[in-house]
Amino acid sequence: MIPFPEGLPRTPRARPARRPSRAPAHAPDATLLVVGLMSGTSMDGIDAALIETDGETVAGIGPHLTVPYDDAFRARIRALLGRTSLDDADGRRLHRDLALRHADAVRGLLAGATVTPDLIGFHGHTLWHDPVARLTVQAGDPAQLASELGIPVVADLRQADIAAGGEGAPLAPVYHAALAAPLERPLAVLNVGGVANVTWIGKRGVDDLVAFDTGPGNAPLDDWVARHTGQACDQDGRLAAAGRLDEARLLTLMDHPYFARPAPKSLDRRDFDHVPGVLEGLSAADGATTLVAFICAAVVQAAAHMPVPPTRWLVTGGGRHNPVLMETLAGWLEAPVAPVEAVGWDGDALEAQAFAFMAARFRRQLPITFPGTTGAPFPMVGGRLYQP
Ligand SMILES: Nc1ncnc2c1ncn2[C@@H]1O[C@H](COP(=O)(O)OP(=O)(O)OP(=O)(O)O)[C@@H](O)[C@H]1O
Ligand SMILES: CC(=O)N[C@H]1[C@@H]2OC[C@@H](O2)[C@@H](O)[C@@H]1O[C@H](C)C(=O)O
Repeated sequence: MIPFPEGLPRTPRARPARRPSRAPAHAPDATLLVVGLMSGTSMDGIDAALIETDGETVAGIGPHLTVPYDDAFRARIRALLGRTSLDDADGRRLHRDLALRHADAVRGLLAGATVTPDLIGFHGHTLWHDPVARLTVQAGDPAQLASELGIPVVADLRQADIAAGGEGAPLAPVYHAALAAPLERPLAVLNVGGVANVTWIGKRGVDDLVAFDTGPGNAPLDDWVARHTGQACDQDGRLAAAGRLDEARLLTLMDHPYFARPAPKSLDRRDFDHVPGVLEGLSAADGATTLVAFICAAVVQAAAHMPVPPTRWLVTGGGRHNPVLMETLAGWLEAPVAPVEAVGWDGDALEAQAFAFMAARFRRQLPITFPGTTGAPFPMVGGRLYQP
């Protein structure tokens, strides 16, 4: 763990679920207790997190919980990836079961707590994402979730943006900007989940954002490792540490038009379905090393699409647990690289917190996407309210 840099303000740390006692800096009556829920592209499980927020600042950080999917359920999601409609028996069943599992995750998060959240921010699980077709499909029934919990749910957060010609992703930048308000900028927040995305935050904060998906995250690496070892991921980068980079194949992988495209831009998990073909014949370890290099090379390319180089990179998402990935990023990027814990954020909770924050912004009809983050034509409010 990188020591906390002196002089940087800390955001509140995770603590038990109770109404935070510290008064927010402004508009105390406008803060809400909100649970955020995310089922990410790596399909590792459901992230749930509680925050207190007015949709502009974060007054308190509550607990966070990850509920892993069992293999059978993960296989059910995987079987429906690429679906553009949920309108058949399998689709409806997944839509319902994801809602039920998310409801259980909220109950688990709040077990023993004396508070009831005011609102839920619910992402669901992306099955298909195609900004050109103006279509993004998330499974998980928000109406069912609201009625299970008896709490209003804000969902469909990508829909208005993509319908207006935006990329519909990434959405977390507005939350990154709120958290980064006290930090030195320009700053880059890199999320290495199943797909990787970056938020460049300039001096004017939320009015000064450039964000986009950088390229692959852990998804192709997880798939490679599962195929070769039967494990769910390259735990602590052990396999990648033992392998050698195949430079020619890395260059082939990087020769994809996506990397030269200017931001904003976004990806579907399946945009890297060609990767195993390129790596065919490599050992498990050499493939893992080359895939880590692929993630990092895409991030280096991403830096070229930023208006001004960031003064540092803060890394969130599961990829920051992979030491080979972190060392490689640190070696390849020009500015210092640190996990988000260096500034007091929780990288396992950040995305779920972001969806809570977005739900609170919906309540106040504040925008969540911007021309610089998704290519939206103007700052746009996103979401739809489902009453229990
Ligand atoms: N100790 C570890 N060593 C190596 N990799 C790890 C470790 N812990 C987590 N990971 C990686 O992180 C992934 C999960 O990351 P994360 O939870 O950020 O993904 P996600 O939320 O599904 O993604 P997305 O941001 O695309 O929605 C795992 O699939 C695994 O590849
Ligand atoms: C369409 C979709 O679900 N995209 C995800 C995915 O996972 C990471 C990256 O690709 C990002 O664009 C997005 O998720 C995060 C939470 C976001 O919208 O900010």
